[in-house]
Amino acid sequence: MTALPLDAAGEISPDPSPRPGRRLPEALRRPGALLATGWLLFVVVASLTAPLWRPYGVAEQDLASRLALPSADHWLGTDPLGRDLLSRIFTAGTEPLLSSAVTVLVAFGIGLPLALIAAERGPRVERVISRVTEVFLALPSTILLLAVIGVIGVRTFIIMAILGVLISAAVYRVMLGVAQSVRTRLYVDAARVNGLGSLRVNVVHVLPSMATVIAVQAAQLYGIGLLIVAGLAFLGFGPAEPDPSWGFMIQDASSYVFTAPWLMVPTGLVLALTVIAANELADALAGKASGETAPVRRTRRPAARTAPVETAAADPAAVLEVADLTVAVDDGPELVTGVSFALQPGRVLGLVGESGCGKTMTARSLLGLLPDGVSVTGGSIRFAGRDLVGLSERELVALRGREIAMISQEPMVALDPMFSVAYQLTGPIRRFRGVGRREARTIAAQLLRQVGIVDGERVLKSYPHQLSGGMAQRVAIALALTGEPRVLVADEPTTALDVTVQAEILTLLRALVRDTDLSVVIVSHDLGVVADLCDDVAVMYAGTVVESGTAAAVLDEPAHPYAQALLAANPHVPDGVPVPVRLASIPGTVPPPGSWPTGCRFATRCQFAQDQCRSPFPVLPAHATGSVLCVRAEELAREHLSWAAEPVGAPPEAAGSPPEPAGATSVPTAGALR
Ligand SMILES: Nc1ncnc2c1ncn2[C@@H]1O[C@H](COP(=O)(O)OP(=O)(O)OP(=O)(O)O)[C@@H](O)[C@H]1O
Repeated sequence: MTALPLDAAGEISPDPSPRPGRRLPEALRRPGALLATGWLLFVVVASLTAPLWRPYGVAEQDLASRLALPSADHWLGTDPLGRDLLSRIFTAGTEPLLSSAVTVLVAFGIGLPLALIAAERGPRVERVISRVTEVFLALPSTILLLAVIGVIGVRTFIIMAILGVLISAAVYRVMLGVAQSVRTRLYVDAARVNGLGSLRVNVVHVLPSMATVIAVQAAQLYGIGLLIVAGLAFLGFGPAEPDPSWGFMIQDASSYVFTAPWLMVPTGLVLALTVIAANELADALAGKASGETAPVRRTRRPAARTAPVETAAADPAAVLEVADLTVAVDDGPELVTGVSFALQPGRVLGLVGESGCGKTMTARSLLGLLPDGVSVTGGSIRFAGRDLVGLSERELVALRGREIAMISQEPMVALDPMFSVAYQLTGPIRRFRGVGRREARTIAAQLLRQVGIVDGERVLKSYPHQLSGGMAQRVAIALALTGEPRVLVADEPTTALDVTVQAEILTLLRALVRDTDLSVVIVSHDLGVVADLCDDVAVMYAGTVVESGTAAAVLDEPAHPYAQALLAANPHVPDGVPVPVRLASIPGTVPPPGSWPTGCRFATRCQFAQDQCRSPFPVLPAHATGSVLCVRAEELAREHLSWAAEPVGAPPEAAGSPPEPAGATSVPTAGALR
């Protein structure tokens, strides 16, 4: 295997930013948060251990010093029966402190898993769970709790557990938004691509990213729980006298507020400080969490699958064959229609086109990784004798990483910032290859060498934020190779990198295809990349393939005016050829899904459009192995007409009004782009 050079941008960045997983302790460094944590710890420990240190029993009366102010004998004074306030307050603390924790545990124990399931399973499941939780939210919880007390009596822990069940609906709603947002992050996709099952994706990647929000919500809920327990006791639904409770002690003190105002102070202060501390902690954590989460994603109902209009003949040699693929927004417009192409073993196929043409949707369909609310509604994706369309998530998990892997545009976000490179590589290696920890590490080092990283040991110990973009993309490629896949889907793998690093990553991909049996589908808007790397090309426009064939055929003799225009607009110029005075341009923009014109979707922007282009027409064969979606292709070829740059000085054409046909002009060839 060829060892490739390190990227020019350097491997280790000098300014490592903090990892999200390490933010909690940092949030606690704020003075307010420190005091709050200290107070909470103090109250909890003092309350739980009160029977061991309290100076008096809770029912022990000192009738000589009733309603006493603080003194050496009674540090916080005494109540109307001469009972020691210090002993009673901290003995009373155990119940609210523990029962509020029960509320938090129950609320999160129910709400959080439901949110994770809803976020993972998509709109249908989410809708069912959301409707059920809405019922819980609509219940009058105070009345319900009082009714429960009427039935079972004052059993604070059970009551607070029931409160937890009621509040779990609210927890679910907050957590659902966060979980959906976290699941959109590319490293979660990457983990799924690497074959991680749903439980492990949630436990290893989604939950840690939600930790801060969970902590904020839990701290806030804890404070609310304390107030509710105290409130119930204040109303008489607390421990029976002489057992102390904060609520009853405050209620008792309120009777003496004019004659012995001090009586209210110690209990009120302890309760208030404890609630304030819980909220201060929540605030400190929230301060850290702000900006970490993205807004809740829209979800829609999946549409019924429609039968493919026409299925291309199967290509037995192809490792992956896509036929008449249609991808649509559920209950919305089609994003991709009638896409067909075949990926041959050991070859690189480029999906090329302007932004918004449906390249990414097509590529993600191959792994069953479409965004929520978007699904394959027609056609087939045949791989190893099976149609991947309609496979269950379980079957797709078995396939991802092992058979088909993916690398994406943003290597940094494809790697989980919380784990070292070694951890992220050895996990999938052990799972895919069934090896032990030590062997997995050896394989990880080999994979890093294979992707051109020479100081693998150092990189293995690094975290993603310590890697440069090029280095991170190499690691992401190594990660994709952990399952020894047969097909690699690369979505704009060089777009986020600077030019020198781009070239190195392309060299790496070329070497991998040459040295292994890998077949690659690469998504790119860059014709230079396509000419450099691809054996076959499918040019996409407005959700469909307008021209396909070998890279040499499509790039040297583009037949579709859109393919010609893309090439003519490409700024790459081969050595020795004069730089053109003016590059061709394509007027207007790609029409969005749902507003594609009838007939040729490119007609509104095409120099050669005629009436016949605006009515439906069949796919026509072109080149030896491909197709072209243009009724005028043959005629244009015969007359040697191809896309022309506008004459210098000509006013730019408005979108939607096609310019007049121009005369023959030459376009850069594939050779020119290489
Ligand atoms: N989650 C989504 N829901 C609805 N429509 C979407 C979603 N994601 C993308 N689209 C739309 O689908 C169409 C195809 O998008 P896609 O990302 O596949 O294009 P692309 O050719 O890969 O472009 P780019 O290079 O900008 O990623 C676009 O019109 C886009 O706005």
